[in-house]
Formats: sequence, structure tokens, C-alpha cells
Amino acid sequence: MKIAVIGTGYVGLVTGVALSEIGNRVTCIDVDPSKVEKLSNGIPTIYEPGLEELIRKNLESGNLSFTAKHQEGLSDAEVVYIAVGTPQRPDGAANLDYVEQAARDIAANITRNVIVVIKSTVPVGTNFHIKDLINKNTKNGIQIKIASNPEFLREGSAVKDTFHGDRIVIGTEDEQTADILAELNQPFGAPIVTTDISSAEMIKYSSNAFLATKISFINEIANLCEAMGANVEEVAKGMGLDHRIGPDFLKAGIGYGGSCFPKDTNALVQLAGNANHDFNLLKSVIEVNNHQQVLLLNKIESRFGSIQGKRVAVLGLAFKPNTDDLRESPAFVMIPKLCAMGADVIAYDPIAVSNAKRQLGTDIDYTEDLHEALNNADFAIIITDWPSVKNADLAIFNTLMKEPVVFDGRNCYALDKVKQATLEYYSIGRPDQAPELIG
Ligand SMILES: NC(=O)C1=CN([C@@H]2O[C@H](COP(=O)(O)OP(=O)(O)OC[C@H]3O[C@@H](n4cnc5c(N)ncnc54)[C@H](O)[C@@H]3O)[C@@H](O)[C@H]2O)C=CC1
Ligand SMILES: O=C(O)[C@H]1O[C@H](OP(=O)(O)OP(=O)(O)OC[C@H]2O[C@@H](n3ccc(=O)[nH]c3=O)[C@H](O)[C@@H]2O)[C@H](O)[C@@H](O)[C@@H]1O
Repeated sequence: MKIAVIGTGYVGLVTGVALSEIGNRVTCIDVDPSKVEKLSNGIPTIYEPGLEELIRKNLESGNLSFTAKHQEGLSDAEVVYIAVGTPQRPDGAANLDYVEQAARDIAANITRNVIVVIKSTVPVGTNFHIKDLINKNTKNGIQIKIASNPEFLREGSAVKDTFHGDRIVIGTEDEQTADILAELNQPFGAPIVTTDISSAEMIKYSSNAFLATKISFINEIANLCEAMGANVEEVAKGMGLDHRIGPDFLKAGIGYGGSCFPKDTNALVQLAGNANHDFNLLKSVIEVNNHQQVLLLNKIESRFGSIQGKRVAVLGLAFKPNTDDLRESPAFVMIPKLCAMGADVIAYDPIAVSNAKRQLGTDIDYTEDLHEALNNADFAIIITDWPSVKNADLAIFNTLMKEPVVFDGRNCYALDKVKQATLEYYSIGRPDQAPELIG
């Protein structure tokens, strides 16, 4: 099929590349000409394992192209995907400005009755609104069909998730559109759930809200474990073996970040409020997460009192490993607070440093070298469980730092290893290895 994808961010780029890989002719459109130029030359604009090879392969075969001109991609498309951002407004609601602009771009440039598929995460009712917006603005009486096809990929494993997903959700108003999209998606091999449009929109928010709930739940249990002398890792293992609970998303830590859980949980609370429903459970999930992100600061304050002038190695800037995405990363909550407390911060990340410099400025030091970060530091804080940090020889904390004091927001190390390495170690929901406990 001839497909146009509007937006080449994490979702649009991976979607467009994957649709070209399964044999469609795909034009990816982005308003940012610098992204288009890079992508047209086979250079990925995001860090995503496996993506570069697929971009290059499909550019070469002619199945994939990139453009900054909407008309080029839209004039002969049969199916058009909208995959632009839906960031959070100050009141928590989803900002639909980009989706509405994409709708106007579609209306101005299509030349036939296309199917418009909304992949962006949008509040219930948005698909109908966008359909009306397009149909009111098309030329020559063209009328589109609309479909909701929410995306469930995770950053850092986006390609794998696309080709080995758990399900594909397709919400439509009619069977014929559902059949066309089911056939288009069939090569991805995942079970296809066809449903009405509002339910499809709701499945996306409910899935993210549920996963965020699991994380906040285990973080609350972790905090209880600390108070009661239990170990949250053992508790999560024991819980997760029950197939009704499952082992995933039970990793306690510094709280969830990223471009979606924070904004989508807030958007669902707003959406519920609009329907006069007070979503208390989800409000608590958000509150627990906000608290979790600064929990380590309390531990740091009780250990040191003042940290004025202390050299702090912040290990990890990305909101999770294998991505250079910094959106809503706990690092961005912690670093300004550490600076306000007078600490001298050096931040380590293997791939996100240049992105971080643009956002955090140059008041702190940055490095892509773990050893340089630890060198002469008074204490270290682990924010992201990068393999380089997780698999590090624990001796480096002793050999490089002034004192081997580590606050671990990701529970990276087994407690017996920590003991062997004689670290002063504070983690989440586990019996801390304070000095008196160290052999
Ligand atoms: N990032 C993720 O892992 C996931 C994101 N989502 C959802 O997918 C949507 C997109 O998210 P991301 O890919 O992260 O966004 P992003 O912000 O990385 O990318 C959006 C892209 O759209 C482009 N754009 C904006 N308006 C445009 C227009 N009118 N025409 C052409 N290009 C335009 C921007 O220049 C940008 O490159 C959001 O609704 C998000 O909630 C869903 C699942 C996973
Ligand atoms: O809508 C979206 O954007 C996407 O949001 C998440 O994907 P993503 O944000 O890429 O990353 P996750 O792997 O889900 O992690 C999110 C955050 O939760 C944290 N997390 C995750 C799992 C866990 O057990 N504990 C935990 O603290 C991670 O460190 C990270 O900060 C969902 O997993 C995807 O299904 C969804 O498509």
C-alpha cells in the first residue's frame, strides 16, 4: 500500500520504517527539515537498537522516503498515519495542537478518500473530532475514514516491540476499514484486537495507567519493606510468580519517568475529571511517583547533613537505559535539587550527554566516561541502570572515589557483592549496607 506517516519521532519513525520493511511504500513527513535531511541520508535521529539497519535497507530498496513537504507524501497516499506529539498542557490535559495541525495538513493535501490512522496517544473523543476537522476542510468533497491504532512500543526496544508486540489494537467505525487495517498489520504477527474507536483510545490510556500503577504499588511496598526490614526484590519475586500478578513492572526504584507515563496518567485524571469522575487511585499513583523521585535526597541528607561543596557523581541522565530520551527523567528532578543544595555535580551518561547539555545547561560537568565521573567524588547516585553501571566492577567505587558512598535508585547490585566490595550503599526497599553492616 502507499502510506504516509506524519511525524518522525520515536513512534512515527519506527512505524514508518516497520511498514516499509513489510513491503509497503512509505513516505515519512516531518516539519523539521534537519530530521528529514539526516534520515534521508540513513542517519537515525533517535537512538534505537536495530533501527539504523532497517532505515538504510528500506531507503535503498526505495520502499522508504522522507520529506518535509506534506504534499509530497500525502498526494497519493491510501493510508495516512498521524504520529505527532501530544505533550502535557500545564493543567495536565493532552495538548492536541500538533494533531490538529496534522489534520489540517492532511485536509489540504489528500487527493482521494484515504484512511487516517491516529497513532498518537489521544483522549477519548479525539478521533471523531479529527475526522470532522479533516472532512470539513478537504477539497472536492473528499471524505476520510478514521481509525484509532494506539502504539505500545517502549523506547530502547521499539523495533523489537513492533515486530514482536503483544497485540495490535484497531478501533474503527466500520468493518471494511477494520479489515483493510487488519490485513495491513497482519505481517507483524501479533494478535489483532478490533474494536470501536472510543474503546481503542481508552485501551491505550488504561494500559499506561495500569503499568504506572504497578510501579507505584511496588515502590510503596519497597518503602514499607525498608520500614519493616524486608527486601522488596524478594517480595517482588514471590509476588510475580503468581501468574495473575506477573513479574514485569515490579522493579522498585526511583520512580517512573519518560515521555508517556507521567503525561498519560495526568491526562487520564483530567479526562476522568471532565466526566465528573474523581480518579483517586490514579491520583495516588502520581503522588507516590513524585515522592519516590526525591526519596534518595532524604537518605543523602540524613547521611551527610549539608552537601555544600561536595562532589557528586550522578550516574545516568536518560529516563531508562538504551535511550537518549531525557523527557521526565528523574535526573532532571534530582540534579537541580542537588545544585540548589550546593553540590558540585558531574553527570555521567553513555549516550544522552549532548541532549542533556541543551536542556540542563553547562553549570554542571558532564562525561561519557564512568571512571571520570567517579574520580574524586564524595558520593554517587545511580539514576539509570545502564549496563555500564550495572555490570561495573564494584572495586572502582573504592579505588576512584574519595569515599565509596553510593545511593542506588535502581537497585543495581546484589547485597552480598556490595558487602564484599565494602561499599557504603543505600538502595530502595532493601536492608541498607550502612557502615556498621559492612564486614
Ligand atoms: N515515545 C514513545 O515511546 C511512545 C509515544 N507514544 C505516543 O505517540 C505520539 C508521538 O510520540 P513521539 O514519537 O515520542 O513524539 P516526538 O515528539 O518524538 O515526535 C513527534 C514528531 O512530529 C513532528 N511533527 C509535529 N507536527 C507535525 C506536522 N504537522 N507535520 C509533520 N510533522 C510534525 C515533530 O517535528 C516531531 O519530529 C505521542 O502521542 C505519544 O504519547 C505512544 C507510544 C510510545
Ligand atoms: O506510551 C508510551 O510511550 C510507552 O510507555 C511505556 O514505555 P517507555 O516509557 O518507553 O518505557 P518503560 O520501559 O515502560 O519504562 C517507563 C518508566 O518506568 C520505569 N520502570 C519500569 C518498570 C519497572 O518495573 N520499574 C520502573 O521503575 C522505567 O525506569 C522508566 O522510567 C510503556 O511500557 C509502553 O508500552 C508505551 O507504549
